Amino acid sequence: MAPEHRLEEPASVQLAVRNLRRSVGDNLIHSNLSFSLRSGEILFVRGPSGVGKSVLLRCLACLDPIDSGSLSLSGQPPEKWGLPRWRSLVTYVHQARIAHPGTPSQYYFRLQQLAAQRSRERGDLPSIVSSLGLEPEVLNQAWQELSGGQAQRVSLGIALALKPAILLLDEPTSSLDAASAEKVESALKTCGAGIVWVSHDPQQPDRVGGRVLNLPAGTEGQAGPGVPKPEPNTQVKAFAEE
Ligand SMILES: Nc1ncnc2c1ncn2[C@@H]1O[C@H](COP(=O)(O)OP(=O)(O)OP(=O)(O)O)[C@@H](O)[C@H]1O
Repeated sequence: MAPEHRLEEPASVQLAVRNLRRSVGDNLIHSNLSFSLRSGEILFVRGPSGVGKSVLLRCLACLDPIDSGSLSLSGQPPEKWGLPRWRSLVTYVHQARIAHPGTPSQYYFRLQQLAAQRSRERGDLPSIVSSLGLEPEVLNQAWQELSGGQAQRVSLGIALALKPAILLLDEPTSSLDAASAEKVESALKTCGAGIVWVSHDPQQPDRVGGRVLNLPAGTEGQAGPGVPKPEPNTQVKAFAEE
């Protein structure tokens, strides 16, 4: 998908999801899902295992296709941004540990060489990693020597250093003890990106703050504070647009 033109990155962005529908085989996972998210906002996505939380994140990152509906960032669809640029702005941090070769520093260096990342502003990776409760030295250890919790935080730190507009996080604290999870929560609260945050921790939205989308659609508590309840016969209207 080639970009039609080089779009400037605005200082503040809005991810808009309109009537998203996604099936996997015969299984309709999402239907008529609509919401929007601005820079600095957090949307928690909760729901039982298998309900489609990861599928949603993959659709938002354009890693999986959608059957129908639309996605846009600052009013422009993925085709206008081009897929590499879209993914550099709407970045998915995997739940599963990825078997990267070499060290995190080497991986980060390779990412910075990608055309979509060149000439973009970056954060200071060692400082970010420290804020997540790790010694910066972990960046020079082999990925395979890192514990699950270290690898999870290093992956998140790399994503933060690349300064995406929207972060798609699949249980980013699932491998962490409470103290480490608290550090990650603090760093994410202030990172400035819009975050779609899949969580199985029922207390996390209260600790961090943000809106909650409960899946499957229409389950109680899905609308955030001050947000209208879904309309009848609308399978999912996560929350009203501003
Ligand atoms: N590549 C695939 N092929 C077939 N089915 C898939 C595929 N990916 C996801 N699914 C199915 O889609 C549904 C949603 O999966 P998904 O991984 O999004 O669930 P989840 O809500 O993230 O679950 P968990 O909380 O366990 O991570 C499940 O029924 C799953 O089996």
